[in-house]
Amino acid sequence: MERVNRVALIGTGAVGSSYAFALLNQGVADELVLIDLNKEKSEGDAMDLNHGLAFAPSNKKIWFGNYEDCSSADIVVITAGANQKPGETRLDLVEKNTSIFKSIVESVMTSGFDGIFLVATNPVDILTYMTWQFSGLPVHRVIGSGTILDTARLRFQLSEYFEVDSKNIHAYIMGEHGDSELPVWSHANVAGRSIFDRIHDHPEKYDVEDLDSIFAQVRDAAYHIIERKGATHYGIAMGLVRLTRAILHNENAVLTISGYLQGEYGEEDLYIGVPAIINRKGIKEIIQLNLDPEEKQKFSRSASILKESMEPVLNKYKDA
Ligand SMILES: NC(=O)C1=CN([C@@H]2O[C@H](COP(=O)(O)OP(=O)(O)OC[C@H]3O[C@@H](n4cnc5c(N)ncnc54)[C@H](O)[C@@H]3O)[C@@H](O)[C@H]2O)C=CC1
Ligand SMILES: CC(=O)C(=O)O
Repeated sequence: MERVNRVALIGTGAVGSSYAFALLNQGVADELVLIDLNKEKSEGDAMDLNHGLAFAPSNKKIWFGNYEDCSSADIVVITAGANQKPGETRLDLVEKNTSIFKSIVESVMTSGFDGIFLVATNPVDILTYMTWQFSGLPVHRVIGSGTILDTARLRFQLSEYFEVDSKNIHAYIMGEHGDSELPVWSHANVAGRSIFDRIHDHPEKYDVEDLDSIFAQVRDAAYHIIERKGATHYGIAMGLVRLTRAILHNENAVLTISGYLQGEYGEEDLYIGVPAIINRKGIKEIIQLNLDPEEKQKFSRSASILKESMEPVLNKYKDA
């Protein structure tokens, strides 16, 4: 008999409830348990989602639960915590959300959980590091959503610009999921042609200088959406479902996640956005691209910014 898989979702706000909805619609997990400080909200979500089961691709079990339900979970997804208010950066949330994470991760571990953590709460690179610290799990079983959403945004912008399906565009955003992230143009390709060759093929239509504004739209997308509707949630929710599927279906999919570096890209002891192979064991391998000198410099700057922002919380919780 095939084993039933279980996802526990902690935080059923805008991101969490969108994730639950997308997970159900894509039929990715057998069981989904919803946990939130706001019990009424997650109980209501569980009721509402159950009423949609009849229209889902396969029958699933969804309920409002508690930390004990994490004991046999394959994946615990954390989307709990404060989000950015207009004008706030992701890094501004570090102190508040680290203290929330300490209690969440400790409660999950007390249940006997021995699966994979998937973190989306911002600043995601730092909170993924803190989840690893608080949980004591091996680094490959603690994954942050990293730049999965930024990479999807980049592919969308490039597909609009080149009028080519985003599935035929390979391009990554690496570094912090935040203001210091970088586009890896040296490895970007459109239908097998390097992005620069593609531009060169059609000088009447394309200009290499347009790449700067394409990247600016990607980097600043969250600010633009938050100004308009107060939060971003559908894109990241679908990215988290993609990651959940890569794990539960043992896909060996290459996705840009926040992974722990141990010398890769000349950096160590931090979580940061990098392409990696994701499967049932978590992060199977971090892919090391040959970045050009400018990209290397930007990546190392992004790593320094993350380390600097993490220092106060690391010091505060170092003996915890
Ligand atoms: N990594 C990414 O690409 C993205 C990350 N985010 C981040 O996701 C996080 C959540 O954003 P939203 O869903 O918009 O926020 P929200 O305010 O709608 O939801 C947060 C939820 O967390 C719950 N919560 C707070 N403290 C808790 C605790 N101790 N235990 C359990 N539940 C708790 C709240 O009750 C609430 O339901 C934010 O940090 C946001 O910045 C948002 C979009 C993209
Ligand atoms: C809020 C956020 O991190 C994003 O939409 O990228």
